Amino acid sequence: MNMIEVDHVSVTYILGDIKELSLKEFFIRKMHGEVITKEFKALDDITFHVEKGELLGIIGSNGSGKSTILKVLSNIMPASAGTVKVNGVVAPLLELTAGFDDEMTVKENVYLRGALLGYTRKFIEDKYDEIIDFAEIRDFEDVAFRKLSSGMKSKIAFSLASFVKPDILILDEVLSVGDISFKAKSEQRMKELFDSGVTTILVSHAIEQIREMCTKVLWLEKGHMRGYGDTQEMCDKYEAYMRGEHA
Ligand SMILES: Nc1ncnc2c1ncn2[C@@H]1O[C@H](COP(=O)(O)OP(=O)(O)OP(=O)(O)O)[C@@H](O)[C@H]1O
Repeated sequence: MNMIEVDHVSVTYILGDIKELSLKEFFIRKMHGEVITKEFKALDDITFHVEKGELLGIIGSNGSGKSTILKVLSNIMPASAGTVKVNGVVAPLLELTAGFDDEMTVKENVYLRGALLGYTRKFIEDKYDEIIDFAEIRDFEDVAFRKLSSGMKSKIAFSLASFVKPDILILDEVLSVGDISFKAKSEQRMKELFDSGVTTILVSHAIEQIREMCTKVLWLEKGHMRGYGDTQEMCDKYEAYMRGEHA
């Protein structure tokens, strides 16, 4: 069963004046033919599918469109062309610490952010100790979020987010959170989630991680599909490309 079907999807960003102008100014300038805009195709004709329980890795150089496709799948951004079908509840773990309030305490944030992730108050109350202990920040629960180090912020964000039980998990480089011991712990947590059969899409520059974990790989370059299919074959080709052996 296909959990995700992406069919001939393109995404075009509009660059130029339009972003800085107010709506009124935009129309006045447009009447006078003075608006300078340029289109930029961040994704061009992308087609792939993900079956239930699969773990699709997305690889590619900087700016190749990996985050853009995750945003389309998470409904954060519409496709400019093509169709996207998603069967089930999606948990996007993108920009992990977005949605936290700097002035509120860690504890208040766990409840607020937990509610935003769709957890009930009862669920958070039951899991609160586990969430705090996993993040190793018991001594900081009554401290304002802004006073945490960036590593600590990521740890609590990861801990909270990893309690979700979605049908589809969308991950953008979140496996590289925290120091070495936390990294091992977070990878273990992710493995448990994958083993529970959740369908996953993972963007990463860590090719060893992709080789180890993914059942299939999509390779993007400059918005185009450069390859799609067998994990080891795609990773070999990508690494050769990155070494300058442009086939
Ligand atoms: N909001 C935006 N407006 C205009 N262009 C954008 C916007 N967001 C991304 N882009 C451009 O789209 C292209 C793809 O960006 P994207 O973030 O999807 O790449 P990526 O593969 O995730 O890169 P990285 O590996 O560096 O994280 C880039 O050229 C980027 O500059």
